[in-house]
Amino acid sequence: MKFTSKEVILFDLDGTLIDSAPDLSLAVNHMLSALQRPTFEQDIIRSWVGNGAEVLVKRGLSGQDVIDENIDPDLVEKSLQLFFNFYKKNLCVDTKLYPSVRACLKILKAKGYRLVIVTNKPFEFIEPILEGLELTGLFEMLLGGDSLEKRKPDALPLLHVCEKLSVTVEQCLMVGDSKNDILAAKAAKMESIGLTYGYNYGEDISRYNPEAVFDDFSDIVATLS
Ligand SMILES: O=C(O)COP(=O)(O)O
Ligand SMILES: [Mg+2]
Repeated sequence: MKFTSKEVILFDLDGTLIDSAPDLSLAVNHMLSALQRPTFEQDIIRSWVGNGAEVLVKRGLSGQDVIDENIDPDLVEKSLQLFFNFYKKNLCVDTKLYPSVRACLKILKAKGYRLVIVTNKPFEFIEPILEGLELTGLFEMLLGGDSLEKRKPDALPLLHVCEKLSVTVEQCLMVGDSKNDILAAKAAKMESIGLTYGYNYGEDISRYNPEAVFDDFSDIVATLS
């Protein structure tokens, strides 16, 4: 599989470039402990990541991926504060880049591709994480889950990138680990690559039919050269 005439590559962040589940889990468990609620194993919390911080916090409070719709809004507000305050001070404690990510991003940039991040993570966390993992200066644009009115799996953030960077959907490629990335790409009529090593609620990413599925981040370079 070769992708031709691509100019812009849109990368998801959590589960695609970085394994952030350890620090997200620390923050969720810190919040739950402060509220004197049961904490959870990292593997369980990992399967709750993908729809942004508020959904993650609500899943933590619900103790499962299906959110309890009766949670008190004041409790959600307090929990979000606890989560945010802890997470923003502990963004890169155990968070790591996946293998070959930094080197491959540099190769792609050197080849002339324009690189963008489209994550569901709150915007304020993106730059500090990029700084912490030495990924600054590589990306032309960053979009968080709270940057626009809608987030992935909606097409809006992807179409916004096309508009801002004056490129067509056909000139763009979405790369992600989650069904939210692939569904957003399909909704935008953009081609996509699914990565198997990230977080997809325990589901096989192939089920969502991205144009290519890779086990390794470095496979992206070969498919674009
Ligand atoms: O923070 C999340 O829930 C997921 O973030 P992602 O879109 O970068 O995977
Ligand atoms: Mg992801």
